[in-house]
Amino acid sequence: MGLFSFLTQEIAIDLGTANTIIIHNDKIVVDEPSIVALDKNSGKLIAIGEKARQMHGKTHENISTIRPLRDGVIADFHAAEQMIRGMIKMINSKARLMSPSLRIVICIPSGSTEVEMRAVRDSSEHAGGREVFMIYEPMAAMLGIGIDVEAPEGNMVVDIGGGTTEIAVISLGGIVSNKSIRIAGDDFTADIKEYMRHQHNIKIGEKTAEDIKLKVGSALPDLEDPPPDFIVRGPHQMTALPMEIPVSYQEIAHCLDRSITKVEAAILATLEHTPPELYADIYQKGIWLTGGGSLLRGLERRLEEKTKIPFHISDDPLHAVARGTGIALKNVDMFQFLMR
Ligand SMILES: Nc1ncnc2c1ncn2[C@@H]1O[C@H](COP(=O)(O)OP(=O)(O)OP(=O)(O)O)[C@@H](O)[C@H]1O
Repeated sequence: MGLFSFLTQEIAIDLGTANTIIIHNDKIVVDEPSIVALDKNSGKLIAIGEKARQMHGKTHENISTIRPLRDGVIADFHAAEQMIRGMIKMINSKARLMSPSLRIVICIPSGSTEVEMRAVRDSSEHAGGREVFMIYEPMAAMLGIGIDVEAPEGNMVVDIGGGTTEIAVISLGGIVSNKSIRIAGDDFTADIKEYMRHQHNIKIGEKTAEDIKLKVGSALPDLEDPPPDFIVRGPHQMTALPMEIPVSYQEIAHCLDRSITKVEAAILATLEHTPPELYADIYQKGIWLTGGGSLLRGLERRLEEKTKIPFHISDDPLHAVARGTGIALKNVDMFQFLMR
């Protein structure tokens, strides 16, 4: 530990399309939706995280709510910077983070381009990071699940987030084969919104579509423990008269089928490119499933039936990547080879 290391404050950030999590001193100190509300005229920040989410879809012309990330990468640089800065400030009040030197470990999708990585680095530096390290999400997920990433054996993770599904096989501290597809939880939500419009002529917003997903979302049409139908309320898209539609999980399983098939295809393609020795390890140990999307009812069983390999949902799947990023932060020197 260096003489002035007490001047360095350290944080780990899981900058997600749907949620951003910050870990400081081994604790989750920020866990907020990745959304900001800005004044359209001045560009000033009005709200951040959950407060901004409450405003989403309910704003007037002077306020815009923005989700700075799309498909796992920064889509709006200005909004992303404001969001990271604002969320770091949230810790300030809680943990007196007043350091002149902020060390940040932040995770990025494994399919990020150089330009996308630069955007994350620049945003983190503009938000106060003096030293910024980046780690690939599947590697962080493995660390968070508690897997020895340096072991000479194959481990496979499927991380279904909001914007991306990250699939990777890891052995000896490196990614052996991987696939990052831009189909994940947000696409499931968009499928539901479109289905309701098409099938039931009812207009619903993103928040209602996500509610439907949480209440009756399913990857299979024959669940062992089925949820009751969910009543959706909204205007008829032609007449604007109020409608009430009961939605069943079978309907939603049917509507999500196409997107889930794409996730299955990506998993099979990754397995196809996995060397046989590592494949044998994975077949024996199973595949880890994490990220918020892994909580979709029946998904684990559907993937098991498709691949004939067991799947295990990680503990607390919404926080596995953040926890792993926190572990990387605590061991920056040891895990240098995992960082970018
Ligand atoms: N119980 C649930 N059932 C189905 N989906 C869920 C459930 N809980 C959360 N989700 C979905 O999980 C997604 C968010 O997951 P997560 O926080 O892991 O993503 P993220 O890290 O923000 O995204 P990304 O890694 O793609 O940038 C959202 O689409 C959310 O709707």
